[in-house]
Amino acid sequence: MSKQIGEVILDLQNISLRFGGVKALTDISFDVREHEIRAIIGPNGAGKSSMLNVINGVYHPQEGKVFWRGSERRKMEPHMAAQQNIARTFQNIALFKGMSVLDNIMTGRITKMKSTFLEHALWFGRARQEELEHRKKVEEVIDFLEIQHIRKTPVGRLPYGLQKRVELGRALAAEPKMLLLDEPMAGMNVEEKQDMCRFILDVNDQFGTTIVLIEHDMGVVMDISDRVVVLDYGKKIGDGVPDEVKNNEDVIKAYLGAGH
Ligand SMILES: Nc1ncnc2c1ncn2[C@@H]1O[C@H](COP(=O)(O)OP(=O)(O)OP(=O)(O)O)[C@@H](O)[C@H]1O
Repeated sequence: MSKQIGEVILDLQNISLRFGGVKALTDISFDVREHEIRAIIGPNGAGKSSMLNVINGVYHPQEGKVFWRGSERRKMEPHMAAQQNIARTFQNIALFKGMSVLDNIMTGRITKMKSTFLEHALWFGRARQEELEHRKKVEEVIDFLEIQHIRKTPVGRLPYGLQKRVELGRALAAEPKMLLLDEPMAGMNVEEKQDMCRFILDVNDQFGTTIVLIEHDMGVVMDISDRVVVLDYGKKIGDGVPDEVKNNEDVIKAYLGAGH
């Protein structure tokens, strides 16, 4: 399989993030290229989720610079991530459990809605046209993820693996250019993991979406990632293609030390 990796779209330079006395990230630099699958790995507490939250604009690092498509991001708020076409999923599923699969995925379109609340309430003119377009996009996502049979089911009634797939669907509904996945396969059985791997690869391949993912399953990470960055105690200890990272002494030590 040969795929075209593009230019650097996200460049993190010397990022340090502290919470009071806790150094979550110390002087971390790495970049993400267009169309690649970039994994962030490391033992528990290494700083992976914090890094994703910096990318997303939820956390503001005390030091360092973030460049998005060559321009420095001064101040970034989470809603700006959506405007920059960055979507994410969470470590713990954050869906509306009582709502159907369809409605949950529809919430992924919110940042794309232009009509006013009143127009929506009256289902009037522009709102009506807009809703039909959003529905079309949502149906495409549902087809893509092969979840037609559960489109009306309340999410809370679904098995865990399918809930994770719906969460991916909601992120995809926003048509992101970059997708941040926080442990997309945590708690899944082997079959569910295989399905999720296939969908991640298909999203990357068919939509050209750049993917940054945190994942603990090393087999999965090494199989699907183009490049891997390794954190340990908030510091970067490795960075490269899977084969380089696998043979990196510091990485091996960190994982042995952590009992992996
Ligand atoms: N909001 C916060 N307030 C205080 N400390 C935090 C906060 N978020 C993270 N930390 C601390 O920062 C460090 C890195 O945490 P982080 O959750 O980023 O690690 P992680 O690699 O994602 O861990 P895990 O694999 O267990 O999810 C930890 O020591 C954690 O306790």
